Amino acid sequence: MPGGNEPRSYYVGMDVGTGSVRAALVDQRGTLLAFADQPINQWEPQFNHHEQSSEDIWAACCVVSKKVVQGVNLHQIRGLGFDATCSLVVLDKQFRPLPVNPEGDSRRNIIMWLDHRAVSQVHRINETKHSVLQYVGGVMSVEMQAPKLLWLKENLRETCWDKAGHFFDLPDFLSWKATGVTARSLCSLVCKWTYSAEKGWDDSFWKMVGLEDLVTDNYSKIGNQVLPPGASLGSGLTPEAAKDLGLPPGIAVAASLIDAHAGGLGVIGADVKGHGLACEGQPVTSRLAVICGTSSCHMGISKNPIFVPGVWGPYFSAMVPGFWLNEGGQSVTGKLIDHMVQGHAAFPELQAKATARGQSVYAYLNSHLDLIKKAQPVGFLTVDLHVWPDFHGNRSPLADLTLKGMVTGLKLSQDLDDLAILYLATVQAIAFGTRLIIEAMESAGHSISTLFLCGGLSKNPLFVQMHADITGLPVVLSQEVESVLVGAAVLGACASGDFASVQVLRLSSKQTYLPAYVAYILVRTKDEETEKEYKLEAMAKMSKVGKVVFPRHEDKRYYDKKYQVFLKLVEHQKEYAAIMKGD
Ligand SMILES: Nc1ncnc2c1ncn2[C@@H]1O[C@H](COP(=O)(O)OP(=O)(O)O)[C@@H](O)[C@H]1O
Ligand SMILES: O=C(CO)[C@H](O)[C@H](O)COP(=O)(O)O
Repeated sequence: MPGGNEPRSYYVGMDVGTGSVRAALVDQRGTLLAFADQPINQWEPQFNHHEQSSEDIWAACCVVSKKVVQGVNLHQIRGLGFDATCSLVVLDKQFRPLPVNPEGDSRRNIIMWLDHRAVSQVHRINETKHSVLQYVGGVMSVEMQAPKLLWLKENLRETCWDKAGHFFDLPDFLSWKATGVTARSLCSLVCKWTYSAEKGWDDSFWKMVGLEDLVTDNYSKIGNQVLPPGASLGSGLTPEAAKDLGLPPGIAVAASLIDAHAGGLGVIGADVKGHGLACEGQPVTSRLAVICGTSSCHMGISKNPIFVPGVWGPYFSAMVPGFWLNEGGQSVTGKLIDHMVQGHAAFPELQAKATARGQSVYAYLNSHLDLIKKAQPVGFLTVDLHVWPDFHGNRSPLADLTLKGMVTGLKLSQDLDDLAILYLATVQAIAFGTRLIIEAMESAGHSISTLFLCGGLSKNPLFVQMHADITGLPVVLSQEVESVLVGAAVLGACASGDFASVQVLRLSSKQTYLPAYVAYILVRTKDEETEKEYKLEAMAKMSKVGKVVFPRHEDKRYYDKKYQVFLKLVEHQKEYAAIMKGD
């Protein structure tokens, strides 16, 4: 990436989250110069059905893109990159939206990532025990694309399935909308569609699960041109899309990333020198990126594939080139906290008091907890209130979508103190869930010394401190709060060619196209025999340490006891289910 005082080049990053679209203008030093966000619609027409509109999302992209380039010399804008949630977009043969609902409402043509409609389909897919399943933690998640495709085929045959021309992962839909190129990103296909970077599609899987029609005409409906994230697509931004977005036609547009992967890329490589962190002297594989927003995604990398039961992956080069990725997850974290707080009897009082103080409800709750904790550490307020957080099933490491949420220790009172303590117990339950995921990853071979957090929940100091206290690991927060967006902008920068050219490296015996999005890969071959050593400078340049939150080890005994209770909760839940299932 050019440094020094060359004329400024600008790149636009677009991050499509669950609740909103965010855009950023970033310069060649990775400095975020402008930010804009725009809420997007979500429909929940029935329980476990979550839908969105690709046209609504694109319209929101156009709003935020125009905002961040206001007053900028458009000729200095060189590239555009997208990241998004892994939601399923359905279009007909003329690329028009198709309904994913029995009402036939084609506005709603997206099955969102957290949609759990395809339970029987994913159960049948997992019963096949097909070999591709070993690369998604052994059990395919209902949130991945194959179960949703099978649901559409079995439930909306005439109104959707037979008319469908294209099934996109949302990040790939956005890059298609910008360029007219239907190429897919290696990131989305490997992580959510069972595509292998080495072997491509596995015909036997699609035939075995009853989706043999996707194999015909060489997978044209789900993608047969696959590019590494950051690769430049076609001739760049089309004139039509340029007009929509308020950007110059022809600028480079990158093959995209899934949101969690962009977040992980944006934080995991930070230069931690001088912060007294164990990971300073350790390889990047000792770091775990946790992208915590509506959901939480735990991104750990390794030099060799590590198979962690119940944790997605291992995926090669899906986030950091040349490394294998395991992705743990909790389907609802921010969404769960919102659910518990907004559903409490004292929420109206909380809302009024927070508004009166000009604070978010979370800032108000955090200060209220400080008020009522008296002399004890705030975390001790939940000594007899415990939560099991799987209100939307367990993504990792139990990979059991039948699990439910649990709360024990409720009393008759429902005042603001009770709401604050329930909120605290929920935040702690999410941190205990992270601890369980880390334990599963470590018993399979990972060795994690430091957490790197980003996403909406990383702006909540209590959430961050509880993660440090409960995992016993230090938490690093980026200087740039919107690190996911910087990651997306760097995709665009790589596609523009302003960085070092795409590196094609020979990794041991096989040639692997490394994702272009890592701009600086200085490859030093020590000698013929040894592995190539990478120096991934882009990630160090992209993310600087903003703050480090250390665990309060003096409270360890208390949290170890709460963790024992936490594990008992799921044991008991399984016992209850067995009793009720029994005769
Ligand atoms: N400043 C904040 N303090 C506490 N929670 C926050 C804050 N900002 C966002 N959140 C929570 O983070 C979640 C949204 O995460 P975010 O990463 O912004 O969006 P998305 O999940 O759509 O990518 C919501 O549950 C919201 O309540
Ligand atoms: O499965 C995913 C990533 O692999 C989803 O995209 C992610 O869980 C949703 O992200 P967010 O909580 O930020 O909306």
